[in-house]
Amino acid sequence: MNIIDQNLVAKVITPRPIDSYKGTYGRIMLIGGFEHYHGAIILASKAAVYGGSGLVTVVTAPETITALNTELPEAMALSYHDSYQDFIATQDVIVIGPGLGTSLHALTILKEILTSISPNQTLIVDGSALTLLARHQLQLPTTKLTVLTPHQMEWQRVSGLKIINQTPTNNQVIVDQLQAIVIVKKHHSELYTPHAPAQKIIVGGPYQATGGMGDTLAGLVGSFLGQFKPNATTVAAALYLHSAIADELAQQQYVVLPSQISAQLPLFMARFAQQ
Ligand SMILES: NC(=O)C1=CN([C@@H]2O[C@H](COP(=O)(O)OP(=O)(O)OC[C@H]3O[C@@H](n4cnc5c(N)ncnc54)[C@H](OP(=O)(O)O)[C@@H]3O)[C@@H](O)[C@H]2O)[C@@H](O)CC1
Ligand SMILES: Nc1ncnc2c1ncn2[C@@H]1O[C@H](COP(=O)(O)OP(=O)(O)O)[C@@H](O)[C@H]1O
Ligand SMILES: [Mg+2]
Repeated sequence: MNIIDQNLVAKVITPRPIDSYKGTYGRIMLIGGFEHYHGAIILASKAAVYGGSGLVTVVTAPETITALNTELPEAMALSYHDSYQDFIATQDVIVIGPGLGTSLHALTILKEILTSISPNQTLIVDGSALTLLARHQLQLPTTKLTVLTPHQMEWQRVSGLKIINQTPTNNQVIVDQLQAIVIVKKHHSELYTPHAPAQKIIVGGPYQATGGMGDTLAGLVGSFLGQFKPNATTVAAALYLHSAIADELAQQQYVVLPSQISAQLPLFMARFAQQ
C-alpha cells in the first residue's frame, strides 16, 4: 500500500495569494452536536477554523450555541430550528455527522442534506451520519467529491465487512461500488479512492485514542477540501497532518487531545507552506 508522506502535504499546502479574501478559502457548514454530543461539533468546527477555512457555519442543537460561540467566536452558529436550509446552496463543503446522534430528527436532517446537496459541492460524512446511512440504506448523492470517515465499526456498518474481514482488497471492492473516498480510521489509517491505489499513513499512535479525535479529523478534511484542490491528495494531506501533529506533541505528552491538534494547525501549515 502506498505511504502518505510529508512531501505530499507540502505539495497541497501552498502560500496564500496576496489578493485573496475569506471567500477564497471555502465556505463550510458543519452539522452535528445534537443530544449529549455537543462537544463533537465544537471540536470538528475548531479543526475547520484553525485549519484555515474562510467562513465556518455550524448547524447544531440550540443548547450547543453558547458553548460554541465562547470556544470559537470565528464560527457562525445556527440552531437546527433556524432556517439553515437557506444557507446550504451557498456552501462549498458540508460536513455532517460529528455528534449528530441517531434520532429521528437527525435522520430527517441527514436525508435533507443528501437530497439538497448539489454536484458542485463537497460532502464529508462522519460519525452518526455513517451509522444512519447504513441503518436506513440511504443513497450517497452526486457531488463534486464525497468523503466517508468511518472508524472500523462504522465501516462494518456501511460496508457489511466485519472488522476482521476489512482487508485492503475487500475494502477496495466496496469503495469502488460506493464511488466515494473512504478513510478507514484505525492505527495507521487507510485511504481508499475509487479505482485508484490505496494509501495509508504511518504516523499517529495510541496517544490519539480520545473521544473527539475523529470529529477533529472530519473538520480538518472538510477545511482542506474547501481551500485546496478537492481531490484525494488533499484528503491525504489532512489525514497525514492530523496524526503528524499528534506525533510531535506526543514527544512531550502521554496523551494528545483533539483540541491541541487543532491549536497547532496554523503553525504546522506555515511550516509546510514554506517547503
Ligand atoms: N465529545 C463528544 O461530544 C463526542 C461525541 N462523539 C460522537 O458520538 C457519536 C457516536 O460515535 P461513537 O464512535 O462513540 O459510537 P459508535 O458509532 O456506536 O461506535 C462505537 C462502537 O464501535 C465499536 N468499535 C469497534 N472498533 C472501533 C474503533 N476502531 N473505533 C471506535 N469504535 C470501535 C465500539 O466497541 P467497544 O468500545 O464497545 O469495544 C463500540 O461498540 C458520533 O456522532 C460521534 O461523533 C464521539 O466522537 C466522542 C466524543
Ligand atoms: N492507536 C491509535 N493509533 C493511531 N490513531 C488512533 C489510535 N486510536 C485512535 N486513533 C485515531 O483517533 C481517531 C478516532 O476516530 P473516532 O473513533 O471517529 O473518534 P471520535 O468519534 O471519538 O471523534 C481516528 O483518527 C484514529 O485514527
Ligand atoms: Mg467518530
